Amino acid sequence: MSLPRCLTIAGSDSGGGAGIQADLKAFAALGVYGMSALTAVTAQNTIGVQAVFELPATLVAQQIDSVVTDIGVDAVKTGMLANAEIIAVVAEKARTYRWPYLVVDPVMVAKSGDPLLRPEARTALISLLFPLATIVTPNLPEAKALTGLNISSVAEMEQAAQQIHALGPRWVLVKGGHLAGDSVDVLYDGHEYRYFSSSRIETRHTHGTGCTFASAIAAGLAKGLSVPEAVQAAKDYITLALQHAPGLGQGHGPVHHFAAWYR
Ligand SMILES: Nc1ncnc2c1ncn2[C@@H]1O[C@H](COP(=O)(O)OP(=O)(O)OP(=O)(O)O)[C@@H](O)[C@H]1O
Ligand SMILES: Cc1ncc(COP(=O)(O)O)c(N)n1
Repeated sequence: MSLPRCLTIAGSDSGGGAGIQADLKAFAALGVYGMSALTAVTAQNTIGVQAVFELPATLVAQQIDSVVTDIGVDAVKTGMLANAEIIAVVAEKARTYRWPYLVVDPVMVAKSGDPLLRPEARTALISLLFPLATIVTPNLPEAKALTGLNISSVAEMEQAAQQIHALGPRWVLVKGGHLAGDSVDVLYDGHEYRYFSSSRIETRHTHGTGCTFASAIAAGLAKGLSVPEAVQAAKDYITLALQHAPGLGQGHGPVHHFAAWYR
């Protein structure tokens, strides 16, 4: 059997809990071959982001070309894209290569509050990348930034999912990690809502949950799962990873990407 191949286009988190590092760990844990195109290097830990260096958009394009033309990809996941120039490059490559699946995690601000996308690049993310996405996975603050809605209930998550779906992606998953009470995610395909629920895990160690979750969805799609199946498998994976967070660092620590093996 051939090994499914996933590419992440995202930023580096020196702390290893989010960004490219989280994505590659999730790919490895879920049995797919992981590749990366770096958009930015961050000096970061569990407390915050101390520095950001954005890479030239031409170098992002070259990394994508290098892996796609040789190794090939079954699914692509995007995370921190930093600026509009990089977003334009990623959209151009998505159109050129016609990837089977594109998972867009619309990363805007780190859990620590530090910006990871220039505010003026939001319109590029929406107009250039959303229409090419298989699925877009906003958390509540991102869904609010995309729709202008205040979201504090499942009904409001549904409303946000509908508005974001109108921006062009085939599926929208509004994540409920920031919701009070149980953690419910709402998936919408333009016709019906599906709900993915887990009990809230009382932990401050939630750094990189969104990156890990979106990568797990890409891994499932690369393996041939349908979108709802891939979301359910990713939900099971992130829930276990959260339950066994190793408690590293003084702030929001990482989850345990390999909890199924070592805990
Ligand atoms: N405390 C928690 N208990 C249970 N599930 C959680 C918890 N926090 C997050 N999740 C789940 O983790 C997944 C990621 O959601 P979340 O809303 O945290 O994404 P995010 O804010 O983009 O993450 P991050 O910005 O940290 O990368 C979702 O399935 C969400 O329901
Ligand atoms: C390079 C990079 N990409 C994404 C995130 C978002 O993760 P979080 O919201 O948990 O800080 C991050 N902190 N750093």
